Amino acid sequence: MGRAYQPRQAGTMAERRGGNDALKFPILIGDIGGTNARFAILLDAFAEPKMFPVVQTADFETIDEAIQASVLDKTSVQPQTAVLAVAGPVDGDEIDLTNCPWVVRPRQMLTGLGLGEVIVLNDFEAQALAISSLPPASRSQIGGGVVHEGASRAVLGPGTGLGVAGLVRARNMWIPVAGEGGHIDLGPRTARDLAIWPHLKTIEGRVSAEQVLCGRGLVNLYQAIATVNGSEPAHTTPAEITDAAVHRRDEASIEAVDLFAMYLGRVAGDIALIFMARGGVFIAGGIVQRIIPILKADQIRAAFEDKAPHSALLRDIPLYVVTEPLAALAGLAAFARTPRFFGLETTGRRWIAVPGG
Ligand SMILES: Nc1ncnc2c1ncn2[C@@H]1O[C@H](COP(=O)(O)OP(=O)(O)OP(=O)(O)O)[C@@H](O)[C@H]1O
Repeated sequence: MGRAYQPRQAGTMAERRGGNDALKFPILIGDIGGTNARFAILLDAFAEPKMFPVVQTADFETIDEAIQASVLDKTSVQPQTAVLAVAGPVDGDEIDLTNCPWVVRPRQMLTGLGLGEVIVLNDFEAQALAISSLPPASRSQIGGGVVHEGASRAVLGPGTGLGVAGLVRARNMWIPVAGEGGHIDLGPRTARDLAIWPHLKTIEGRVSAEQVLCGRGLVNLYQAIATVNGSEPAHTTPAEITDAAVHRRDEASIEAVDLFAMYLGRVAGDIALIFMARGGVFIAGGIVQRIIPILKADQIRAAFEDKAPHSALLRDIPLYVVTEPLAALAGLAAFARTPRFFGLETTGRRWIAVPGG
């Protein structure tokens, strides 16, 4: 007997069940970025997730093939539910990923992968879920400040783009608020900034935070610095720049990484103000994890706190770098175990199979 999918119009079983009911185990969780996809299976609410090796999205034509080959073919466990976080806007039955040719088709996944239910979230919602319960070993604090329990938190992360999300505490639940905060304006503050800014590549004339604070943004910043210095830019990829900075090979790379981190502190301070994030601001993503050894904590912290007339408020807010590379997966696991602890709206993002349909 086959399984059909339940259509998603108003009043269907999917919507009557509500967004926060318990999910059926085993649950496949997946964090799908532009470059890497990470999967794990949760057998029940108490077991640690069974992790699978990270796969490169470029190695598989479709996400269904990647799940089949790298997860289902490697285990006898048949997941009942999938909770997937994707880097891209979740709207409709065909979800395009922003920086990768994969298209997520939840209806096809239900039948093709034998799942009973598929939930698709945004990757920064998953990062927000993760910071609800990140253990101290998975984070490193930059400067002072203390967590106010029950206060809002926020996360930002430079990767292929700049993701931003808040995590609001209300009605005994954590509510992730994912927006497009990476596209706020980033203004010059110091004399050096004023020299560099005219040389940054803009988007329709604008220096948005994402023009600087992501992989290609680091290249943009490095090239602007080289131009101001009157030197020929030698590097064209973010990895070359961070590598040159870590090994202190050239001045422009060292300054680019320093300023990148300082601007990240500046934007983190803005995000802290927006969400009144007295529960902490968390910097996530692979780029920062790669430059932890050369981060200048004092400089980042000073930029974070430089928010007159609210410097005193910022001084009290803790700022962390997320050091756990699989944090988003941990966030998805926390949600999958106990959805009722999270006010996550799943209308239009949840597909359910109908047995025998
Ligand atoms: N060694 C490096 N130093 C700095 N940036 C790097 C390095 N390696 C890759 N990048 C850049 O990091 C960005 C990808 O960020 P990250 O590693 O966080 O992504 P990811 O974990 O693969 O997930 P996603 O694909 O969702 O961005 C790309 O712009 C890439 O060019």
